[in-house]
Amino acid sequence: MVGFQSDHMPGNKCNGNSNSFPVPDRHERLMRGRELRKSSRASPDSNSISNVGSEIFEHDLRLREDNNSAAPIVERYLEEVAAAAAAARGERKDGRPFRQRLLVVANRLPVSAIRKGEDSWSLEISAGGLVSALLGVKEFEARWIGWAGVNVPDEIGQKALTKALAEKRCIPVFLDEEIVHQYYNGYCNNILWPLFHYLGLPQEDRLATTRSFQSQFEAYQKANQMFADVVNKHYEEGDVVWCHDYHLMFLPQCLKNYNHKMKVGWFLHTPFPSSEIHRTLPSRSELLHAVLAADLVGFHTYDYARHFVSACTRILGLEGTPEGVENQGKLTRVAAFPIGIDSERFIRALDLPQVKDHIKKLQERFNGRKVMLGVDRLDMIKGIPQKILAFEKFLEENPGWHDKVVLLQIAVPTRTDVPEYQKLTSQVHEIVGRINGRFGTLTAVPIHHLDRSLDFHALCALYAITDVALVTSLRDGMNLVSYEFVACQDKKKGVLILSEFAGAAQSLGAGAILVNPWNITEVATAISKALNMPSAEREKRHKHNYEHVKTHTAQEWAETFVSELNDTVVEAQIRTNQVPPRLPTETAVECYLQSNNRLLILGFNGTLTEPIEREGDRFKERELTVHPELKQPLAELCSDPKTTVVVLSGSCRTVLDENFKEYDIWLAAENGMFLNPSKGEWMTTMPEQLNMEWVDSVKHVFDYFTDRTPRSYFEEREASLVWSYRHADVEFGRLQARDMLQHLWTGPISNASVEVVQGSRSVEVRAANVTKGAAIDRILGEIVHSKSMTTPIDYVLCIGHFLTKQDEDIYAFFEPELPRSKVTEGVKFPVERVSSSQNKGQRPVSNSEKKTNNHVCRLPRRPAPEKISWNVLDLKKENYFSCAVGRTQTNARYTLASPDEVVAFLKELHTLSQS
Ligand SMILES: O=P(O)(O)OC[C@H]1O[C@H](O[C@H]2O[C@H](CO)[C@@H](O)[C@H](O)[C@H]2O)[C@H](O)[C@@H](O)[C@@H]1O
Ligand SMILES: O=c1ccn([C@@H]2O[C@H](COP(=O)(O)OP(=O)(O)O)[C@@H](O)[C@H]2O)c(=O)[nH]1
Repeated sequence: MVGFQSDHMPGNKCNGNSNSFPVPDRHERLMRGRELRKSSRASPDSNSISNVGSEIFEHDLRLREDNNSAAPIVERYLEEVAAAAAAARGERKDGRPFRQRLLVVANRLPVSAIRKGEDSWSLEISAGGLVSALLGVKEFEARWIGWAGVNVPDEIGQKALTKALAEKRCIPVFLDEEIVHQYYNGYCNNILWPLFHYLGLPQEDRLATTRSFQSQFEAYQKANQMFADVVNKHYEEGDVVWCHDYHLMFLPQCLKNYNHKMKVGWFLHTPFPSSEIHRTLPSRSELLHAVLAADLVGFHTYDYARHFVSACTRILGLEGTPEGVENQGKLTRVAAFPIGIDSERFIRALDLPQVKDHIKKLQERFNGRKVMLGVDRLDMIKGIPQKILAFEKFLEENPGWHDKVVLLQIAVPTRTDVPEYQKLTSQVHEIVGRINGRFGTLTAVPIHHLDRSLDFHALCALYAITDVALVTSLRDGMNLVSYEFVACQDKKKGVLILSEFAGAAQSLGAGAILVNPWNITEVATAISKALNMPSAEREKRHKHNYEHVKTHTAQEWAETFVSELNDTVVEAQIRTNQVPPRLPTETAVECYLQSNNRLLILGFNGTLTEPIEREGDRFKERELTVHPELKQPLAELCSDPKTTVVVLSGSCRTVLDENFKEYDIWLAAENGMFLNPSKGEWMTTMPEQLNMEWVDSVKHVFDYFTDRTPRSYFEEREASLVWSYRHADVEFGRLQARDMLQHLWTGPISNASVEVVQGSRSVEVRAANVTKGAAIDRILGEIVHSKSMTTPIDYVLCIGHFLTKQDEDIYAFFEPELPRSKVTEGVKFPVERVSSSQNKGQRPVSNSEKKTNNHVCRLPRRPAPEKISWNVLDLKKENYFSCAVGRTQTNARYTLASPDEVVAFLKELHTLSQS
């Protein structure tokens, strides 16, 4: 039967990381948290999320009580999880709950400062979706850290402003004019903002842009570090730090560099574009890496999250999973958290006398005309010219509506120092002037265009009297104006025309008329449809959206994000607990020095290999080679008479010969099916009755997929076939591999006696039992015999990047703490010489290997290691070091992160053994 092996395997009993303890899974924990939050909100005496925390905490403790027979490891694990959970939720040590401190870090504070004198300031609420949304967040002890929007060069001014802001729980970051120019106007608003909204990098004056790019990027990094310095100064243990938006992509990295225990989340309020757009950015990789330092990364929609994961996969070559992005065992969780508004605030406002007064005046003013409304910052992403042109087309086609409809366009000035925004202002003014000239009368104009912002009450009144709201963003992270309009429309039940390129289209699409803002005709038709819509349909559409806006609030958004962030940290702790500890290199060296007969078993690919350079997401086409820094130390370790070094690899003989021919080393190729004693001849250890009848069918499948996957290839080996897509497009390669695995799993070879092994960029089909774990006893027998060992082996170091559980059986083989009979169970010692061609069904040997094969003889029968090993192995548990490289789920006792770490360790071993 086909055995299926992937990269995942549970921890074992020896590395102390396995237990069957029923830790509630992530969704279970989050769902419980959500329910508890809901009920605590409904109950008047418990309005703090810390109560939710206590209950989860108690649950963890109950689990501990129920499992009091479990090993101390479980106890320790539980204590750690419970402590992490408690800290995550902000519980005091004395058990009393308190509200968790939340440090909200955004470029802009929710207030803008206006200087009134040397040491006096007035503060005004800033406009914009981010501010509106975060003002709705009330459950946390929140502090804001950000820029107050003014340059304050003098100390007196800075002190006075700091004091004034403190009353609003705001902490300023002081940025000087030059930094603001380069970082905010330059890198943020001239580079990242257009790029993330699919407007591309600036094209005009290309050279000037290219020249200033580097200095703007440096200013961006510098500004991010300035934000980090302020956060670090105010951070207290247990705080959650929530970084916002494209201005602060470096912040997670700066914060984690300072304190890796800090709980850091990052949320993007704009779209994250397709990886094809992001890859045009010169600093594309640095930005992605910096964001990935966060524990949780959030976006408004699933699409943006998907694009981000895809950019990390395609540009950084990292592993994208449904949960996030994985880099050397560290998972950055990536998910969608659609923002909302504080809907109750808008609904309540409609009952205020001043709002009612506004409403009355507006109704009188526009009596007899339908009101259409646009509220946008005057930004090219908002599609204001497109909106006005569509309105013009509607007027052209519907003369009957000329004096019966008016478009009120509130265009809030924004980023006025950026030339692109200045150009947009003149462009809009010109179009509005033209249309008003064309369709206006002495007493009325069709478009009222205001270059200013409105206060909250005036805005609510405007939303309330509107018949049709028109949102035509070319791209928009979410667009809260559409939410606010819906919240204020419960009486009127007006129609929302919404761009399909706004994040809000995902949530309000059911009730809105969705349009492509680039299609002026479509928008004009939508205007007509909206103005003529029967009331029953308007009511039905409004109901959908109103329900959504009322339930998906800003508060809910922030709570969900922060609770997922807290949980991500708990989850990471659980993961860390399951990962074996790092190889204690000092001890491993010490024990090595004190032993007399050492055996070093080393993997090759992913263990001793030189890092392969990438071309974007692809590996450069190059043969695997041993790490250059290892050459001399390895040669000297091999020549030590007290040390036997074996390289045990999946690679074929030729590759091992090419890399290790000059060393006094044992080579075991093709997962131990071929063995070459130091500088000797290759022998086969292959079991005689290896069934190879499956080979032709698998070759057929591999051929088919190779043809259809550019830059993929396959290799024929004696007992296996390997299809590799390491040089192919990584996402396409993965999809193809998935299809291929599905086919192998269910297709013609599903009953063959093979193992299908999924590597990180390969699929391998091997005859069953062709594993390193099964081969090790044969190899050991041969070493013992051929070296005529008289001293028992008293030190074993086994390091590898082994992909399957069966390969990893090699770790258990030497494990002094496991009963030996169990380890060698089912493993047959090699039989006597039989010509391989006599094997029925065995595939013909490939041309490239025929030469070598001429010299291959079969390994002679040796006493089974069950018999010899007790004499040969005198291995105390403290002298055994099994270590997995670049893997977190493993049966080894220890781990190292990469071949670089293996190389550093072996160099140290070599240096100290020389001294
Ligand atoms: O601070 P400014 O440069 O004046 O810009 C104002 C804000 O604009 C952007 O808002 C975004 O966030 C909204 C809420 O999530 C979302 O609905 C909208 O689609 C986005 O454009 C920007 O991302 C903020 O940082 C700015 O403060
Ligand atoms: O005169 C105005 C016009 C708009 N807004 C607010 O600005 C925000 C705009 O957010 P949106 O998500 O629509 O877009 P952004 O400007 O953030 O890109 C909304 O909350 C509006 O209430 C405001 O405070 N005053």
